[in-house]
Amino acid sequence: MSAYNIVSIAGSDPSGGAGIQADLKAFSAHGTFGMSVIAALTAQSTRGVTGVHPVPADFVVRQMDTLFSDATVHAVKVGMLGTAEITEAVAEAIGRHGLPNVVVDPVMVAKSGDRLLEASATKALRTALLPRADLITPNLPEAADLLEEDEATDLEGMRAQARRLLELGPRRVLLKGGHLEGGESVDVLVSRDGEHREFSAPRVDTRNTHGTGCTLSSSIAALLPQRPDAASAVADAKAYLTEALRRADEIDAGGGQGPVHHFHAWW
Ligand SMILES: Nc1ncnc2c1ncn2[C@@H]1O[C@H](COP(=O)(O)OP(=O)(O)O)[C@@H](O)[C@H]1O
Ligand SMILES: Cc1ncc(COP(=O)(O)O)c(N)n1
Repeated sequence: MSAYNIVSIAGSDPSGGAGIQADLKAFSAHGTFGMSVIAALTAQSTRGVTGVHPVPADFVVRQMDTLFSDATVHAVKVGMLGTAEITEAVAEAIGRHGLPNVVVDPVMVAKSGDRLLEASATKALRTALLPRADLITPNLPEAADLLEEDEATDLEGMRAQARRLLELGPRRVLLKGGHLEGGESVDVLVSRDGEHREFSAPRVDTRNTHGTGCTLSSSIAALLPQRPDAASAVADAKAYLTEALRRADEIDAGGGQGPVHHFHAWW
């Protein structure tokens, strides 16, 4: 029996490297039982996104209400929601069900450059969902969009933006530095209690980075109930992701930006 049920509320990626599919793999790799509420379908491969088909908001809520009236959930990862209406509905249902360990990855634009959240939904993300999060995990473009500022260009800028993101209401912010250059990829964790930690890993030389953000946030969600504090969950999630990146070239899922290797410890 798995002691922990973890649920992903996110979009589907048929190519299996990002979204719900990546989340379920990461939950499983961390020894937890994965569940999922699908908020949107995408038509997507390693080369990009050719279509987005949001699920009606009331049916996203129906999935949540049906699941949470039966199963005990120990952590939640929220990923691609697609529209303002779905974002508001998911935020309301998370509050109503009192879900614990809510990790929000504010997915806005795919690595391929395709939009995954309608532009008008940023406000709903900012005002309805972020205040309900125990942790948010923006990348640099997402942080800039949420703050309506320019993107940070160095670590000092990231530290300042991470602190400003806390003012939007989440308990903790992990600002990811994957989009910067340099030998190390550094992420900055700050909390409302004044905690400040940085997590650094050697940058892996691979084009196969599809779904890194999804994999990191879902790994943190799976580890939060299993670790003494958030910083140790983040440290272990990042170590897992770095190894998944190192082994990414072993997977052949298409000719574009391929997925990371979620099961590097088993295969
Ligand atoms: N080439 C890389 N080598 C090592 N770590 C990376 C690399 N690219 C991204 N990361 C790490 O992957 C995670 C997700 O990164 P990032 O690219 O910033 O977010 P997103 O996938 O949401 O765009 C972060 O922990 C980041 O530091
Ligand atoms: C359904 C879905 N959710 C999220 C992402 C972002 O993943 P990434 O930016 O790491 O490619 C994606 N491409 N598809």
